[in-house]
Amino acid sequence: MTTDAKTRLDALAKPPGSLGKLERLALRLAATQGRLDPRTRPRRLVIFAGDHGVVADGVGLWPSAVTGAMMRLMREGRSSASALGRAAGAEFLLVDAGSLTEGLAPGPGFLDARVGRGTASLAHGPAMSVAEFDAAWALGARVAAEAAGQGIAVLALGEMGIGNTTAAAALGALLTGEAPEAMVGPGAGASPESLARKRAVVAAAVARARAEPDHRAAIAGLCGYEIAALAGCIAEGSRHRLTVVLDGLIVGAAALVAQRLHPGALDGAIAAHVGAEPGHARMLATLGLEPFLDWELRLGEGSGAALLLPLLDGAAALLTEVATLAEVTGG
Ligand SMILES: Cc1cc2ncn([C@H]3O[C@H](COP(=O)(O)O)[C@@H](O)[C@H]3O)c2cc1C
Ligand SMILES: O=C(O)c1cccnc1
Repeated sequence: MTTDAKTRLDALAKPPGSLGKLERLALRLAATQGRLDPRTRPRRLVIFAGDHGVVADGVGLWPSAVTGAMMRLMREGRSSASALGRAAGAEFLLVDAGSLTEGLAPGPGFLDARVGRGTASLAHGPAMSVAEFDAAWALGARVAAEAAGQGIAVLALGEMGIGNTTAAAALGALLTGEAPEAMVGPGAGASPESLARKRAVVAAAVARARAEPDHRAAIAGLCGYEIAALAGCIAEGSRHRLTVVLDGLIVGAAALVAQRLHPGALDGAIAAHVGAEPGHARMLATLGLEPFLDWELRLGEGSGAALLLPLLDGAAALLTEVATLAEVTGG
């Protein structure tokens, strides 16, 4: 398939390779769907939310209540994710995989499917059990399968969960083999003291996970409900030949989890961007995915994934609408 798409691109009425990175995006898009005429619509931006017990250990500047406040804004269509998804013509779905939030309005665009009410702190023991991990994975897989059943072509993935850069950094170190301190950045903001605590917490949790012989238990011990659900969504989306657009550090950590546990989990994955958090580039190297944007993003919420969608349209149009050189020259 990749060979066919490459042959097609090189035969178009333009110097071979002259559209640079857009050509590689077209190749990747064709490969994710296994077809030379990939679809980019309909598209859905899915945000998985969850809370993290480790917030109580002072690893960041924001309280867990901000997770719920942002989820409420998402329900009202007034978050960055809402705006960027709308601008890109994507349907919006918020999935509560395990937040502490109560009282969000039910209705279309929202799925309350909580596996728990916030994780336990990974600073003091496993964040969740393997059974909870499996339930969150199954939730994400269900979201992907439903999207496939509804004819969705592209799933753009994002997350909301105060504290989740701590979990993502720990998973990143465990699954890339990188030193924990290389994976830790400021997340949504840090003071010198909170950053020092985050480094110490991540280092200790990774040491504990590395000593755990059962690798599912090791992963569950560092995970978040939204991260486990994202991993299941990526793997199942790939199985259904959806194009699954990955966002930043946290979705990257979920992709590492999926890659470790499920052969072929990344077949549908496209890395939208490399973000400003230091560990993200290292994660993408282990995932073997080229990021297509480098816009110094450090928000999450699927922002980078949403921003890639118009470029996917360009990549698909290239494959399907451009004449070949042979047609032009009559050769
Ligand atoms: C107002 C606000 C909106 C956000 N939207 C996404 N995040 C991002 O920041 C959080 C992770 O950073 P940390 O691990 O430092 O808490 C996640 O919710 C992520 O989506 C936000 C963070 C804040 C504060
Ligand atoms: O890269 C991300 O997804 C990210 C970075 C900082 C804070 N929240 C998310």
